[in-house]
Amino acid sequence: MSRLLRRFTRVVVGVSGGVDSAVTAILLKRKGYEVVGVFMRNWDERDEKGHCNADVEAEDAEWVCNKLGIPFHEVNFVKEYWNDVFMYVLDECKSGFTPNPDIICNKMIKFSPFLKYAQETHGAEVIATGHYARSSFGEDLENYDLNKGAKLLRSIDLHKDQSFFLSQISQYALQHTLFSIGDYSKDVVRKIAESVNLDRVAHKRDSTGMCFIGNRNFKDFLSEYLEDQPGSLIDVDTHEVVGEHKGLHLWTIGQRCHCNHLASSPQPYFVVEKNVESNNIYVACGTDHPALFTTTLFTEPVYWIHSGHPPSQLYSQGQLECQFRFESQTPLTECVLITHDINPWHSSPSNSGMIVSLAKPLRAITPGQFAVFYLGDEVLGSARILRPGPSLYALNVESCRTSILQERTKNPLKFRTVEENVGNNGAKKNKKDC
Ligand SMILES: Nc1ncnc2c1ncn2[C@@H]1O[C@H](COP(=O)(O)OP(=O)(O)OP(=O)(O)O)[C@@H](O)[C@H]1O
Repeated sequence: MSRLLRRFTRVVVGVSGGVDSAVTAILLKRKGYEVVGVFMRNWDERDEKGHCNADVEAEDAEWVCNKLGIPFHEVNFVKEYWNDVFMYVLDECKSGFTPNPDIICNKMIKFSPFLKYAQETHGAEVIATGHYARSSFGEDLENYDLNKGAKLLRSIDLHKDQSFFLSQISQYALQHTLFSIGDYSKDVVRKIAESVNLDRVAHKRDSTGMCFIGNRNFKDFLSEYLEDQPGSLIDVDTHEVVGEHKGLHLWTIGQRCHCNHLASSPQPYFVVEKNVESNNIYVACGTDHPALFTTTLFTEPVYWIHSGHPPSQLYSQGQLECQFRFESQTPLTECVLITHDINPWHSSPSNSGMIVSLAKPLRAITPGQFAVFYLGDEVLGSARILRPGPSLYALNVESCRTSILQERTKNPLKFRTVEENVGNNGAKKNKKDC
């Protein structure tokens, strides 16, 4: 171990009851760290059957720690999670945005009060988690250098890479976290767990995030907290009302509308835009409708994780070439970032939002999700998406709108709504399904 590594002898591992954090603890123990296992309880509501997911996970976490012979503790962040994550989810949903609770949970809980708790309660300077990600400080912080700051890097197993979800954590947290499995593949991680007879967790499925939902349906869950706000589903081509919805918060961009609206077309409708003012949802026929695709988007100011400032290219050239994704596992898309002034009187590259110009059209860019920017393996930072730019349809790229409208006029039966085809009763019944 390096001289600096010896400074960090005690480490608190976030043990979730899953295989990744269990193997993180094993690897650190093998290296000679003094490992303390801690389970975070962030949500402890019981479902109708009195079942609480957190109880099951906590039991598994304790079982893992006992098996590894490390101390086990539980810490309660239910209040913090409610205030800083769950309220954010509800506020975003109410305003027509689609939140990303996993990114906010990492920023506000796992890499904030949890780190503070590890340091103050257990006297550990550093924490470790079972995230598939790496830091430029190295897996044991062997390159620790406060003058340089740490860079967040993608994991070696790109299929499991979770750096996307870490793109909003503080630089301080990044400097004080060991990502022990960032160099491993999931298969190897499972084998390590098997090799020490951690059979109970070795083949457990990955958690699905959003611990508060458990096994419930997201729409049913949200309906417990937000009132229905009925509105119309409007066809973007014809501007006709083709159905009704119970609230913008129950839908997201690109989502399929489960309504049997077209009698003779196999094409279902997909959500293109949620209009908060009118409370209407615009929908388009077919998953590849050009109204779902755009080559630009607008974001809030970027959080630059390495230095807090954008790379110098953005200052010197007024733009930055990098890569983009807004979903954790979709392929990276080349893009150019250009600043756009949220406040034109006080603007500089570090406090203005971005126009993201994409090298190819992407589907269902969703307000409220995070645009995460990469330069090769490095995560530069991320920003909340405000809105997509004009769609290919709006811009009539390659006359796509013209040809769709011509087709719909030429062949009205194909696109007739249920109302037109089977009469009002049928339409009502089917509208209810939406
Ligand atoms: N309730 C929790 N208590 C303690 N640590 C947690 C908890 N939930 C998540 N973590 C930490 O965050 C890491 C990533 O969590 P995530 O929810 O993505 O689970 P995962 O990828 O399925 O990992 P695991 O297999 O360890 O459950 C975990 O490996 C663990 O270190």
